Amino acid sequence: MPNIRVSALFRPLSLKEKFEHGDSVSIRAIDTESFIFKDEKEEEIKFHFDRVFFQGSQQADIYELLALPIVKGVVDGVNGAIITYGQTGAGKTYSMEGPGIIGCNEEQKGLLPRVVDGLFNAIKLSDDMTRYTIKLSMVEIYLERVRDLFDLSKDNLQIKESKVHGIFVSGVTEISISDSAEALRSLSSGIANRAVGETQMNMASSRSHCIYIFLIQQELKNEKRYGKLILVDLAGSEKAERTGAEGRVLEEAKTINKSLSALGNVINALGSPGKGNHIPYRDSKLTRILQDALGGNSQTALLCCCSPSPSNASESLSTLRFGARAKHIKALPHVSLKEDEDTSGLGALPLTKNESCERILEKLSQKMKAEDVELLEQLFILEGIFFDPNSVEEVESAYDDMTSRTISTLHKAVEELSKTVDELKKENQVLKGLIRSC
Ligand SMILES: Nc1ncnc2c1ncn2[C@@H]1O[C@H](COP(=O)(O)OP(=O)(O)OP(=O)(O)O)[C@@H](O)[C@H]1O
Repeated sequence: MPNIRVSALFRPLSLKEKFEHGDSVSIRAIDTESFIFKDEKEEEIKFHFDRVFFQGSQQADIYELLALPIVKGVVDGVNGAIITYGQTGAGKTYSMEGPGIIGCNEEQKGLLPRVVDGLFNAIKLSDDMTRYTIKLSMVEIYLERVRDLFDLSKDNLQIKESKVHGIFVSGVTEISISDSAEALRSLSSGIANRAVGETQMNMASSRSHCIYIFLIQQELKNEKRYGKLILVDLAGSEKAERTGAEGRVLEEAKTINKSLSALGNVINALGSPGKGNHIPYRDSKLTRILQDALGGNSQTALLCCCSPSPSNASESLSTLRFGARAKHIKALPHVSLKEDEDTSGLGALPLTKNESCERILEKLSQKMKAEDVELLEQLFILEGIFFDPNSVEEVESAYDDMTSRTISTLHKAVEELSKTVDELKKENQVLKGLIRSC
């Protein structure tokens, strides 16, 4: 089963769209997973997704089908990511937050408040012996700078990678949350801070990527498990030329397009067959933060938000094509498990042994041919070799040791063989002498 579930969502027509085209829409439903899309030239294209949420879909259904399995997985130590993609005004924020985080009616509640409830419910239902800790961070990426939404003074945070903990935002504020109400208050203050920052910078929210990070640690006896859930409300995906922008607005549009293209490239690379191919996570802050949510130990849901109106057909088509490409990602989720490891202060998770091996292979692939890396991977599997994830250098030297040990064994075997050959030659001479004397 692929670890990315891609859904398409069509919000209701806006008043402006109704004014322009009446009730006409550019989609015709086939079933809950497929539909016909009519592009600007009236050509019909069939799309198939894991799920399609047509106009009038319930927020509760979106949560249950898209997010609930991921929430359950995170509580069991499997990383998760939920990403909303689409042009400005397509319904990304409405799907993520609903009309508001606090005081919103049950029917309209967005994914975020439902995810919070889901996390605490799953914890309540879990084994009493396990102790859970949940930490929340909120960051925004604007013009390739990562800003802490719980502390606006931290406006250029760095994304780092620890050999033990994977990807993390260095120095980000982490708020410990112990119940839903506390989590919603924190989320609400982060969202309010985002608005303050926008006014300070004279920028619209649709121009930045908003990222919510939940870190769930479970502790049972000497064993610790970690799950990380990342929710991303992406900046509007519309093309720069369509915004008629110039100056800083054009710069914003180009930066957004660059990071969304980087996301597309990562998705394409992950979907391409062949081991050891380079995945360009480092091409943008967005893909770097999402690195272990997309390609590593994770279950991902991508919600492609679209306007159903013919006036937005071109942008909706590019959103749907992006989603269709994403469906090719393949990777099996697995549980993050690490004993006696303290990740406090770090927005990331420890590596599993398999991840560690993958990382080594990725590193070696920079120096070796793809087929050699593949051969080495097969050897790792055959020999049951797993490395200490703490040090890639240690692993590389272990690999060097193993290579030199193999070479010296082969040298010894060659020496033995040459001795045998020499002895056989001598015997041969003796036998030839005997034959001649007969
Ligand atoms: N499912 C929905 N039901 C009712 N109204 C919706 C729905 N989705 C979106 N809307 C409305 O459409 C408008 C645009 O939605 P929203 O702000 O979520 O778009 P967006 O994609 O997040 O845009 P931006 O990129 O600017 O943040 C809002 O007024 C919102 O209330």
